[in-house]
Amino acid sequence: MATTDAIIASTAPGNLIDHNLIDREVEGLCDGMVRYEKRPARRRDGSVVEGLYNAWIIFNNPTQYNSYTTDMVKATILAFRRASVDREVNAVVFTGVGDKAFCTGGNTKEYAEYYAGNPQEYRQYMRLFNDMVSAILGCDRPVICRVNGMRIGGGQEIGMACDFSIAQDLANFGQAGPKHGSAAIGGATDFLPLMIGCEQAMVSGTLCEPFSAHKAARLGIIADVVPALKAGGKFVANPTVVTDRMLDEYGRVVHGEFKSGAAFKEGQAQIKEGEIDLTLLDLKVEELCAKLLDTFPECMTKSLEELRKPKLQAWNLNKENSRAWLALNMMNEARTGFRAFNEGTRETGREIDFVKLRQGLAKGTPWTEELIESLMPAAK
Ligand SMILES: CC(C)(COP(=O)(O)OP(=O)(O)OC[C@H]1O[C@@H](n2cnc3c(N)ncnc32)[C@H](O)[C@@H]1OP(=O)(O)O)[C@@H](O)C(=O)NCCC(=O)NCCSC(=O)C1=CCCCC1=O
Repeated sequence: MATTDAIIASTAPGNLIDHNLIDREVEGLCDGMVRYEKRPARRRDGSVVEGLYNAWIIFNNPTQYNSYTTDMVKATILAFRRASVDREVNAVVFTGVGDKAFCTGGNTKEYAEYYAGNPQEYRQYMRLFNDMVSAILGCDRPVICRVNGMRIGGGQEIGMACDFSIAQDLANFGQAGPKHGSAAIGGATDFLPLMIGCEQAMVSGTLCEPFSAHKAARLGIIADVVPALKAGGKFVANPTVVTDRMLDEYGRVVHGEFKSGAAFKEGQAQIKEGEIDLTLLDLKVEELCAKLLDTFPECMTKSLEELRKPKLQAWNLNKENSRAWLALNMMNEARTGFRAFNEGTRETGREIDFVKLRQGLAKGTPWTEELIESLMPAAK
């Protein structure tokens, strides 16, 4: 009987149709700010598999916490399409450079300096953003979000569009919407209720308070969490988070909550003195890739398609309305909120005086340029 290798050698066609959308390298599309790396796939024993790869799609904008510019969104759409049709790709690993941020969402500098006050332009941008989320949800390969650092705003949204998330435990998660002049309707309001329940989704989507990776794991928004801080050469759990007990003296769940007061400050100091090492994160990601490799490919794709349906149905139901509203929102609150963040500093703060705005609107004050200028942090 012929071996599988012999059958492959004798029956595989000489030419294959390339189903890619473009024949250009993704990296060339935005000066390397979105990297596409085919890394050799490995079996569970760590041995390299010949001819099969995992496609790493990497945001490379570290000075702006791996936020995505318009050009980066375009490149990401094409990167996911490229991975989806690449016969050699087993899984996609979606991540960012460094150990501070996976992604903090839309680029607030571009939002403030180009899109603010231009709803027609932001509507075009939001076609691209929507297509980026849809490209993740429609990828024919399993998508793993390797949470190398904070996952905030639109970064949380594209992260939740992935099939799996594995986080290093110094990463924080959360939305920014109503604090920066937006609403988390780029996927979070579709995915959060499904993933963590309506009440916790409401808390995250409206109050925009960050939560820890341990809490994200407890809530069910990520599949796994690993330590990243080394103290004296030994991995330790995030020292700013409660990780050594489940309940407080009143029986309330505290595991994963941030410490407070002196304990929190002491934890921050430990992080400052320690070394951040993502080795365990990468081992956990490779382990998951190896497990995915050990399956029938079409059955894997079908399982992904079915298990994605709750997210996809919510997303498809709302994404066009969301796009239209977000475009119009660029006339007032987004214009104000993103300018405040972009023009603010640590000294002046990066948010407006929300009470002052509410007091003015309670009197029917119209939105004018003058009102917006008066709300800028420097004007306080
Ligand atoms: C909470 C933060 C993520 C982290 O805060 P902190 O650790 O205090 O760092 P900062 O001093 O705030 O920031 C350090 C520098 O990074 C720049 N930065 C941070 N985030 C962004 C960003 N998203 N775009 C561009 N630049 C960013 C920041 O300006 C600092 O640089 P500088 O040169 O000024 O020192 C906090 O950083 C934060 O809240 N960031 C903004 C989060 C945000 O608002 N994201 C956009 C949300 S909206 C969105 O993503 C959307 C997606 C699609 C649907 C529509 C939509 O609105």
